[in-house]
Amino acid sequence: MSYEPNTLQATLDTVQSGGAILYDIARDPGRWALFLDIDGTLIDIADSPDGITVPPDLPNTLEQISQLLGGALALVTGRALVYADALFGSHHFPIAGLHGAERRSSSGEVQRLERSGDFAALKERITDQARQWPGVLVEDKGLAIAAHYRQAPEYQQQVEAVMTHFAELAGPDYMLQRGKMVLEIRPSRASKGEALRAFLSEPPFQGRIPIAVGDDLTDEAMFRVANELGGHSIRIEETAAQSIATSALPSAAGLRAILGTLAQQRKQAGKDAS
Ligand SMILES: O=P(O)(O)OC[C@H]1O[C@H](O[C@H]2O[C@H](CO)[C@@H](O)[C@H](O)[C@H]2O)[C@H](O)[C@@H](O)[C@@H]1O
Ligand SMILES: [Mg+2]
Repeated sequence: MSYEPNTLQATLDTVQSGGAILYDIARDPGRWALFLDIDGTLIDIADSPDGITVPPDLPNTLEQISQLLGGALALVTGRALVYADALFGSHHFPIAGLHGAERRSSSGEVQRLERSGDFAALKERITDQARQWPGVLVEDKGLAIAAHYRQAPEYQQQVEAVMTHFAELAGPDYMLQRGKMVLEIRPSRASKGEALRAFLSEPPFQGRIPIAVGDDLTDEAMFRVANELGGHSIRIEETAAQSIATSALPSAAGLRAILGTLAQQRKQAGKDAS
């Protein structure tokens, strides 16, 4: 990829600021609350929803950072809550799933939007339709359904047209969510931004400054809220993307390296203190 000189400088500046913000957590951990997207942010993008690999040290790294932050670390994902939670084994972090339509607070209480309309029938129609597109994967997430064309990009336009049509049929309680090589129909009365606000209204997040890290269109809602509340927003971008995020990092691997360093520092501080 090539950049104009000014664009390159701006990109380098935002990338540097993304790293600096995260390293700053260690200086005053009581100040910050960290909100992390999963796919494309903590975990590398794979060919299919189930093809992802969770790096073996990631759950412990997140646990260390969560402890450093007094528990003020939450996962905010488009995945179903139960699926995303299982990725981290025995660690159960506060988490928002389905772009905010379901949420488990720090106290363990789970809130979910109610199902509305005959969504089951609509999901069947989408699944039937997708059988005509070899390689397009349908991911049924309960209150949401996604059609992934990563393995069959030739169907992008058809998937887009059909999912747009079905999102209209689903009515105002649902919306079309665009993402990385995916079109999804999901509840409209939720967003990652609202999930972030909800976490921040409760301990241990209350009174802290948010740092939101994400990689995709759905994350713009949490970037907006983090920016509004005087916090930071960091976009993971392999290639330059339009975003309201105020900072950037070049890859999920880069983010994991920073989080790994923070976790190591915390472990070392624990050893030095004992
Ligand atoms: O909000 P996130 O945690 O980033 O979740 C967003 C969506 O991620 C998954 O799809 C994406 O990742 C897949 C695995 O790498 C990839 O194959 C797909 O092309 C991406 O769109 C997940 O399957 C969706 O349910 C999430 O909404
Ligand atoms: Mg993502």
